[in-house]
Amino acid sequence: MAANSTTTTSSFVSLQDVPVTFIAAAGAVGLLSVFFYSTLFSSRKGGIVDVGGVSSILTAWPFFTKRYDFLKSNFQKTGEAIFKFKVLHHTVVAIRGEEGRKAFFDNKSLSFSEGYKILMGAAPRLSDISMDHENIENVSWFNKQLTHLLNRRRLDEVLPTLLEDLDRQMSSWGTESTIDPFRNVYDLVFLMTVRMATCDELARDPAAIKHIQSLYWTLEKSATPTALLLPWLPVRANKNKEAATKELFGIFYSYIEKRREAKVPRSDAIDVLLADGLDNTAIVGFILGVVFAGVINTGINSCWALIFLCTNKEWRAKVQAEVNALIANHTNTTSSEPLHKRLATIPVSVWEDEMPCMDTVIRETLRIVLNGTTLRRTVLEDLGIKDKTVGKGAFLAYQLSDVHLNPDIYRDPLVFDPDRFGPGREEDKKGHYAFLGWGAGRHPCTGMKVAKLEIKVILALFIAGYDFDVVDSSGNFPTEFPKVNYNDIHQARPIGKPVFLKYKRVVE
Ligand code: HEM
Repeated sequence: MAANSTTTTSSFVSLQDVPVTFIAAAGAVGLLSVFFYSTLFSSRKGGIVDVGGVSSILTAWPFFTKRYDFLKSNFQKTGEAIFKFKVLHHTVVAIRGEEGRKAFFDNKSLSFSEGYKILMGAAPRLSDISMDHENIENVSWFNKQLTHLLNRRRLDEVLPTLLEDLDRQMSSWGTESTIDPFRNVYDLVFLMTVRMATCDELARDPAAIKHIQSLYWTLEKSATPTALLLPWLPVRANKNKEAATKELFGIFYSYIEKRREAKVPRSDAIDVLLADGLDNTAIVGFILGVVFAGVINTGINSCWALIFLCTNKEWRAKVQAEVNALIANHTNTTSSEPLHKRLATIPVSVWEDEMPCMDTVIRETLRIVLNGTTLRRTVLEDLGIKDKTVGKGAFLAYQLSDVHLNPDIYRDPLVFDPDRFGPGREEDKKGHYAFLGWGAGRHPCTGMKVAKLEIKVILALFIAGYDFDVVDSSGNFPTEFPKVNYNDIHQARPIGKPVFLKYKRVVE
């Protein structure tokens, strides 16, 4: 869900969002803060090093704007496995290491949804527009609907339509050109998400999808520090968030009404949810949940898997052979049907169980890319970690790079090397919860199967349908291996120069 949603774009902090008085106060306190910072840096309160400095806002600001760097540098400076800081009146405790990790993922006094609500917050809440509903913010309720809706039988049913949608969209790019994967591949994921979670009328309306996508990005980008911490302030980000939430609510509501009034029910997601007796508000809440849980991480990892495959000839050849074998063994080889129609005849069970190379590529992509911060809040009682006590009400932050980019676990962690999971190395077994690409413990990802299927379908369409390669803005293979910007919370684009995919369609 939100685990990569853990970093920040450079446009994330807009000064227009910060009230003038706040800037003035922050500026004044800033100088003092620099002066006192070194002396106060190591203060220990309650046994946990406090990096709060004089101004908690100034200290904590980079937690929102450059979260990855903020946590990493404070761990380095303190040399501790646990430190804390304040975000306004909230205490946030950052942890690293195996013991902290176990407590973070397994302890039942920690709340998942409370953790993300205040410190992440891009996902719209219907309560923000006075449309509350008893179930909507309950993750168990959401998981139940998701499991019911995205079971294997339904995925088998939806796969051909999904492939039709993708083929239509990819054909619109033309037969030979260059695309920005972080836009065009995202579009594919958005389209699939809409198809999976709503209805045919919407999935077939490109203008409506484009509009919904722009509202989605408005919401993602409105999660500025000011908007998150001071949601009642009438700043632009807060107003944008409310307006976008209202509009999204209205759009989805109208499609649900259309389906409610339809004479003949279909197997679309909305119809299934209506048949289950859900009211319109609950269905809108569910759709918003799927969109915000699914799009970012599936989009980011589809893009990077394609880019990484272009940089590793050996694994590209393995994946190519696997896709060819799948087509040869599970589709009619004498058929003159176009590629997407042939792929559509492969059962979901085969996509899930007979693609070990693709699975390994996805696993390695997640390991390199998914290094944001996961969040929890202690809601039931104080929590003991090592010899320290985290008070009830505090937030906990755990950065996935603690395992994924840890050289003691993964050799040369920034190198794309799927062989690291193979026999003889099995680096992901070198520690408790050493791989966290799909979460662990009490909150593993409930969208994993559908996310993997989506990524595999995109990769298969590229691998079997196109000659493609990664290029820089001059159209040449990049001189430097593209690296993920871990502070880019929304898109995890490459750091520095952009990269593109140059392609030529080779089959019908
Ligand atoms: C490549 C795509 C995805 C990745 C890498 C991913 C990763 C994760 C991770 C790491 C967590 C645990 C977060 C934590 O512990 O704080 C998580 C939880 C979750 N994910 Fe995903 N996710 C992906 C796609 C999806 C999709 C498509 C959906 C829904 C359609 C989804 C729904 C959820 C939900 C509901 C949870 C919370 C489960 C619970 O609390 O019981 N995810 N995901």
